[in-house]
Amino acid sequence: MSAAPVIELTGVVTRFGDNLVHDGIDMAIAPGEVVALVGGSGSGKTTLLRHIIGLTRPAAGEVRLFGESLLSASAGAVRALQRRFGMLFQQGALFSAFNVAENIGFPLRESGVASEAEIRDLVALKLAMVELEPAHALLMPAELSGGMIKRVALARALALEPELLLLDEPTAGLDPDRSAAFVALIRSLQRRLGLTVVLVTHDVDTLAALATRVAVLGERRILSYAPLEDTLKVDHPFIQRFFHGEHGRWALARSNAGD
Ligand SMILES: Nc1ncnc2c1ncn2[C@@H]1O[C@H](COP(=O)(O)OP(=O)(O)OP(=O)(O)O)[C@@H](O)[C@H]1O
Repeated sequence: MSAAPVIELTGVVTRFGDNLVHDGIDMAIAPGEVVALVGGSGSGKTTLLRHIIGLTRPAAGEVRLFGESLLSASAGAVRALQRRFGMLFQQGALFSAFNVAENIGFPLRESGVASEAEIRDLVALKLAMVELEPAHALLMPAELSGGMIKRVALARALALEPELLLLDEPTAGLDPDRSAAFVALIRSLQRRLGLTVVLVTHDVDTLAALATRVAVLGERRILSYAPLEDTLKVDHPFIQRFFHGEHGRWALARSNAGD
């Protein structure tokens, strides 16, 4: 594993007032990895994603993205870095006043990299990529199902052809069939596009299907950072509950059966 890390967190400390959320997070993510971040509610998973993309500043420590420090990079360098990742927010975060095509085209218009004709073509391409129909382009977010919202948000996250994709609870709120279909789509896109992926999830099915490594957040630090089969052996109450509780056992049995 000699490739330079896509993401490198060193000694990250996060504090909101008196609430110490992270107390020394170290983690490196190599190109092409799919890392699942798990942890109890409030353990700071979403906040860690926000640090990675520069939306929140840690109180101490360093966050490097593609080898550059987000905290000390110039505004131009930050803009260049922002084009290299896409983020799927928890509820999709679509603009409710824009239709599907306008939502997907938004990053392209914002960055000024494409003409209107190119944007139309790229939007059509991204719609197909997330397995939506051309006719869906004119729908408004309020007219979409939960699964469609996730697909449109994913198409928007991929609009600028990023190398890194961050997914916050990608399957939350989807029924088991839609969830499995969305996971299959993410997996096929990850392989086809060679993406590095970081995902926050509570769902063992999602994690078992996608993750090359699992990072477990707890007690303000990374309790374990290893492939799933090694994570399962870690003797920690949260890890044992999460993976060996009823739902976890089912999910792992299904994934071992080659589902
Ligand atoms: N902007 C903020 N201001 C104050 N406190 C915050 C802020 N963002 C997060 N927190 C606090 O930081 C802690 C971690 O929040 P975060 O949303 O990162 O947790 P999480 O692990 O993603 O939780 P969940 O699984 O419930 O979504 C929580 O205690 C939360 O209340």
